[in-house]
Amino acid sequence: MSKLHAFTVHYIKRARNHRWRCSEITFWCIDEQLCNQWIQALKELLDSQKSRPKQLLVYINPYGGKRQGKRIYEQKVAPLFNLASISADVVITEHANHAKDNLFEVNIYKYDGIVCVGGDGMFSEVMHGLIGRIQKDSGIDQNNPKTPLAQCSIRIGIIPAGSTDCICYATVGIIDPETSALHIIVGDCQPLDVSSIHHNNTFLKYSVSLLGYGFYGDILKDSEKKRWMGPMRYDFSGFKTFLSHQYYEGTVSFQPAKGTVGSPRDKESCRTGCHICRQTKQLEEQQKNYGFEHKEVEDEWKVIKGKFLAINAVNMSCACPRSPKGLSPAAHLADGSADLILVRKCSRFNFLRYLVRHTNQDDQFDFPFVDVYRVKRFQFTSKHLEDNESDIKDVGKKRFGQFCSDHPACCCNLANSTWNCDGETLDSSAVEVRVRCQLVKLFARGIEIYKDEAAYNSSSNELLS
Ligand SMILES: Nc1ncnc2c1ncn2[C@@H]1O[C@H](COP(=O)(O)OP(=O)(O)OP(=O)(O)O)[C@@H](O)[C@H]1O
Ligand SMILES: CCCCCCCCCCCCC/C=C/[C@@H](O)[C@H](CO)NC(C)=O
Ligand SMILES: [Ca+2]
Repeated sequence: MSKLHAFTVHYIKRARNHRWRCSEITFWCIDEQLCNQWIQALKELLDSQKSRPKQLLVYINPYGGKRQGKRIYEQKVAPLFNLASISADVVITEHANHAKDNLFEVNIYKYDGIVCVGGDGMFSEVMHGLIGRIQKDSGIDQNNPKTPLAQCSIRIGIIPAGSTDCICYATVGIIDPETSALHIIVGDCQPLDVSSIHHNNTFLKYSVSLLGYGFYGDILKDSEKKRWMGPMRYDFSGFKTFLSHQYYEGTVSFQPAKGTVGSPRDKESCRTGCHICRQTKQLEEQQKNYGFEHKEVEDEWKVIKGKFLAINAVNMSCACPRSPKGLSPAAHLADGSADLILVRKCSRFNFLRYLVRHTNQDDQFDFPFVDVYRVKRFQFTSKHLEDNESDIKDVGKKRFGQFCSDHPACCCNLANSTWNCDGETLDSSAVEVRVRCQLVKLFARGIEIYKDEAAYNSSSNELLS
């Protein structure tokens, strides 16, 4: 055997349910020169892949989800990064907003990507840091809702270690740290729409997954007090919120998305290489060429007043293990629009039927009390605030709790809910929301289509190192 020469190739193998695994194969050769030629050719091939990251900045939330972030990174991710010759500067966060603040201080431009190890809240923090830093460096004021924002070319990677991990699930198709690490290594790129949320010309937050008022806002508010329960807190608070069956009055105004190709009732979902997202980008490029890029079109607004159990705006399907098809199964990752779902006051039984349809194949929008619109902009004002603004004082909040003092028998509901913005609460109930097309990029490629079971065993494997 002493005359044999060898080299080992590490590559990615597709497994079931969108899982990727790292495999290896060793090649033997009696000719040393031939062996070296192969090694050289493979090295050159790898070097020519310019989209692959070489240097990453990694933030680990040690307290997200089941508190496994550090272990997951050290045992499952770091060895793969080493194998692929990626160097990583690792920051283990010590408090909330540590990562966000740090992104304003470090030289982010020396990195090919920022990786967050944690859940949706940790991703949100890193995204806020990155978007905020890019706007600051570009001299853009985030408080002006009309200002076009500078796009972030530095990609964000998500290693799932949270409680819901919906952003990872909806962009990769599985919550699996090894799969996500491999998507980072091969340098995948998935643009993502981001909604900016303002109140009275003050910037509040950005959202990429769920911006929810009513049901999901109340779940979040209650669950925050039960963080010690870990991911279970959402089930507990979900049950409690369902039983409370609270509805909220207010006005939703929105501009329907024109120029986007799909509809929220489509049967087709956003998948790798989605033609609807691609067409949106082409349309935007064309508008840029004609100089229409930064003009805000004052299209007509649709106004809906009502009593709502839930108002959900989603920039993506929001698929997660609890709901594998998500809150809006046909929503697109990068089409410059959000799906606005209005669930009006209905009986508890009907609301339960609506929720259950998130978990099976039935259409959750096929109810008379549910409306869904594809929008580019929307606003919400609660009745409470409208009444205050129109100088109808004495809502009797102190004496009569949350009910109108003028008509105690009519039960006008003046309660306010909280907005759930990607798992974080917002300080204001009145919001103005704009979808920013493809503002950030992820190390992902959208959910891959497996045409048949044989496909994941096919020859479409990728070279790792
Ligand atoms: N060291 C830390 N101590 C306390 N909080 C932290 C720390 N690092 C980050 N955070 C905050 O913890 C919040 C929640 O974290 P994360 O999203 O990782 O977990 P999760 O809430 O369990 O998961 P999910 O968001 O998927 O439901 C984030 O908003 C982040 O700002
Ligand atoms: C019989 C009851 C069926 C319940 C079906 C519920 C469907 C659940 C859908 C959950 C979608 C969650 C969207 C993601 C939100 C995240 O941003 C956030 C933070 O991680 N998570 C939550 C729970 O607010
Ligand atoms: Ca979208």
